[in-house]
Amino acid sequence: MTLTDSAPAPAAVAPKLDKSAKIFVAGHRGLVGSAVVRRLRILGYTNLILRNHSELDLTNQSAVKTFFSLEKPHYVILAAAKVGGIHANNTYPADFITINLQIQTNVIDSAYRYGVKKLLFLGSSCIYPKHAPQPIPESALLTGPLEPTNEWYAVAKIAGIKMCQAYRLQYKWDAISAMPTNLYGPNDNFHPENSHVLPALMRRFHEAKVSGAKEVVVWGSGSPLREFLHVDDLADAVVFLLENYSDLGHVNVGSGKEVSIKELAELVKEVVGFEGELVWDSSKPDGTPRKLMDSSTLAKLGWEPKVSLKDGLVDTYKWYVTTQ
Ligand SMILES: NC(=O)C1=CN([C@@H]2O[C@H](COP(=O)(O)OP(=O)(O)OC[C@H]3O[C@@H](n4cnc5c(N)ncnc54)[C@H](OP(=O)(O)O)[C@@H]3O)[C@@H](O)[C@H]2O)C=CC1
Ligand SMILES: C[C@H]1O[C@H](OP(=O)(O)OP(=O)(O)OC[C@H]2O[C@@H](n3cnc4c(=O)[nH]c(N)nc43)[C@H](O)[C@@H]2O)[C@@H](O)[C@@H](O)C1=O
Repeated sequence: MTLTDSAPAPAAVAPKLDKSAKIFVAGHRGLVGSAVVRRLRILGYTNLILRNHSELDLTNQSAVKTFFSLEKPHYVILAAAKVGGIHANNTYPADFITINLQIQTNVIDSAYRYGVKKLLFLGSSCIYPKHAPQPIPESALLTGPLEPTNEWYAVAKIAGIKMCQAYRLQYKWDAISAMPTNLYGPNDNFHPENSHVLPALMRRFHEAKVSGAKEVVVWGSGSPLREFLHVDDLADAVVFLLENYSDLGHVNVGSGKEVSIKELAELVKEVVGFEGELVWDSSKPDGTPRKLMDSSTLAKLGWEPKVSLKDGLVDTYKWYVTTQ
């Protein structure tokens, strides 16, 4: 069954959200979940349900069922996942596919069974083929082979999109999916090896500045292009979609601007104030050469990003320094 010959989806009219609606934000201590909580609070949502990983392990099916049966949230934003940069994805493929399949399957199925009105699933731009046309439209999904460094994570994320579509088609249940580009901001993971490029470089430049080191190592060739979006913009888009979008297709969420890793490294270096040299480690993988998303579907719905990369980096570095 394809999207065009499938049974009609339920009405593409988003439900009106009450500010006192019970909203479960899964993964609320992470980069995305914490930004979504900030955004919901700014907008006046008062009834957020939050559980730490230690309070509720979302890979545990029976614990997830019990949680939903007792709490009965009205809405769910699924921002809990096993997440990491190119090295983590490449090194722990079993964790990335299994943990993500478990979390999303447990949460999506229980949300449906225990009466959640609407669920928003978060995927990632890595769902698209390695050599997808640029900028990448939503229709590029499943049109070619994936980037090998993150195919296990991507397969789990594609399954999440398909699960949302399947429940919409079979049960007329309102599950939607948003596909963010590479994100950054407060509460990011700054692990030296397992994080994404932007927090990894911010930490490395900062530590080099503090220690007076002359050089900083940057992975790969510097030529790959990436599109970065500040997590506050992403959180704004997530709540916008929850409030305004109810349809079968997943929706890209990007900034529309791309930079090379070399340009990014120079910009982070400037923001941090490191004055030494960059050394490129060509033994590390470049990953996908380019992944600029076409976010015109979201733009046509009336949403646009606000935070420039420079401003977002300054803001993130301030946060990083004050939380060290
Ligand atoms: N960061 C990025 O650049 C991008 C992220 N995304 C997507 O956004 C979503 C959120 O990512 P991000 O915020 O960056 O990730 P983080 O790693 O910052 O946060 C993930 C959250 O999930 C929680 N979590 C992980 N495993 C479990 C579990 N078994 N049970 C309960 N909670 C769990 C973590 O809790 P704890 O810390 O306690 O383990 C954490 O709060 C993901 O779906 C990701 O694919 C999409 C595109 C880009
Ligand atoms: C969001 C997205 O994130 C991942 O895909 P990625 O975009 O390739 O992620 P990345 O941020 O780790 O790397 C981007 C580029 O940057 C280079 N790079 C330089 N120096 C460092 C460095 O120090 N650390 C890291 N991590 N990368 C570095 C690195 O070699 C690569 O060329 C997937 O997990 C995928 O699943 C996903 O969804």
